[in-house]
Amino acid sequence: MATKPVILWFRRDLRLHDNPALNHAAETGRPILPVYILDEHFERPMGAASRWWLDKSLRALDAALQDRGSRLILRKGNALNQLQALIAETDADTVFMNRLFEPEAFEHDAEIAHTLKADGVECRGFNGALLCRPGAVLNGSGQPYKVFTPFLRALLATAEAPAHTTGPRQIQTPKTVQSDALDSWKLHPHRPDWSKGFDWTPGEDGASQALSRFIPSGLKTYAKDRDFPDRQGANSRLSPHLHWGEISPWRAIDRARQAAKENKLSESEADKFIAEISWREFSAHLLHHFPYITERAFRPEYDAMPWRKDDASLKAWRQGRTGYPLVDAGMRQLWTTGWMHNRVRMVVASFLIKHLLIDWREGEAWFWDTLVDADRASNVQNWQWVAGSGADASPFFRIFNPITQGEKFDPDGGYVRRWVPELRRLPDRWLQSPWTAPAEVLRDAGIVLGRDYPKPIVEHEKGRARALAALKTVSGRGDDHSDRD
Ligand SMILES: Cc1cc2nc3c(=O)[nH]c(=O)nc-3n(C[C@H](O)[C@H](O)[C@H](O)COP(=O)(O)OP(=O)(O)OC[C@H]3O[C@@H](n4cnc5c(N)ncnc54)[C@H](O)[C@@H]3O)c2cc1C
Repeated sequence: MATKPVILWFRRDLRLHDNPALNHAAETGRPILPVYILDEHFERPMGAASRWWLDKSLRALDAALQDRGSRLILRKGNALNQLQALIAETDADTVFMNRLFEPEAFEHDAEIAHTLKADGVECRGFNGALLCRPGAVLNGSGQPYKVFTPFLRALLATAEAPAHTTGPRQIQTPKTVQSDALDSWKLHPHRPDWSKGFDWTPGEDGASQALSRFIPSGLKTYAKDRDFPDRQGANSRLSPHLHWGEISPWRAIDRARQAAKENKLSESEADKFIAEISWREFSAHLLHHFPYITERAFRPEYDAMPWRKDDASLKAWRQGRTGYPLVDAGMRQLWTTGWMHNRVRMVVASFLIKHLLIDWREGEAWFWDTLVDADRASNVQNWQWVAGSGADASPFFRIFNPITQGEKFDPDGGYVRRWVPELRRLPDRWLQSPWTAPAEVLRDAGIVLGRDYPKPIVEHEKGRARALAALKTVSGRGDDHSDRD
């Protein structure tokens, strides 16, 4: 009886450190059966960049388990069926997992736990993904927060940092259980392999290295530099690691707090970083409490926005061929590396939603497919933030000017020149608006607009006026012409 194994069901907690489900499984003293199930039937199918990441992260997790005498068992198909099959094969009577908090997954987990319990199997879920589980941070009336700042205050007052753990040194796993071959899942792209520019180290070691690189360097000037896409190391690039649970958000926060405590950086820099990690948390809590926001506007009046259907412009946006260098640089960075700088994400999203008046859901879907950090909650929350329709959103009339954004946040043009190399010889003065350059300047830079680089697909002022007119139809606010950056 005592040797019945515990199934440790990995999902988006692909790590051995700070893993509550693993720690609880180890405490039982029984053999552990680490399993990952590829079940693409109950939630939105993963995007292509996420599949790329998962492939490498599972290999890293398997290697880490092998170092501790274990291995990762892979199964594909309906998660409940696969768990039941494993239970039948191994005589396991316990399943431990770290919970997912997206509404579909959360309900699905509850159904699985309910069914297994009826079969006499104990099924326990833990929180390894968030600082605080949704439902634990509520306002005085017991309602979820809809505004970030009071949420942050309450979160920091409520959330308690767990002790750092490294997991058991040895993990005993039954030898005979069959596993799929990871290659047979074909998660890595073939013909064409578009991932050659993906410069990432998925897995727990990669996550820990990213944090260790960032804390002593980028974090020192984080608040000032994080908005400049060309400043190397100014952001942590932890987002895909956090999404896949290769590092606990607590680990990142503890390391930042520790560095501030040791006077290696100012407390305000650590606080800013913690606030950004808390936006991830805010997004997850919002989606958990308001599941409809994946499909509909948080503020219902925005669902009446007169979106345009314009496939040619949507395609130009996706391909980074809008004629606006900062927008195009961002979209090409995304395609090439599976990631885009946060400031530029805001600019490209604003351009799609406002200058092109294309439904934010089109942009969200493209990001979902192409981002290595594609995260249902953070993606939807941020798209609705830009669209003005979210809980604590930027007002719709805040229309980023892609030219002045470029001049302000890419003042030396390093970012644009890197991702839009056809413009590299254009002097800074015209780099963010090539169509304003005199003919001889374009000639000297070797550019014929419309041939080497597109003319703008929409004029800034016209796009802006159209967006404000559209806003007026839903909220009567289109007359507010502030153009804040
Ligand atoms: C339109 C749009 C879509 C986005 N989609 C996603 C997404 O699918 N997945 C995702 O993880 N982030 C998303 N973001 C948020 C943000 O752009 C990324 O988290 C950030 O760029 C990741 O880089 P980093 O790890 O270097 O961030 P850092 O600046 O180092 O921040 C540290 C961590 O804080 C969190 N964080 C920072 N900013 C935000 C934010 N605005 N919202 C939520 N969490 C944040 C991330 O987990 C990040 O890793 C989106 C932003 C926009 C404007």
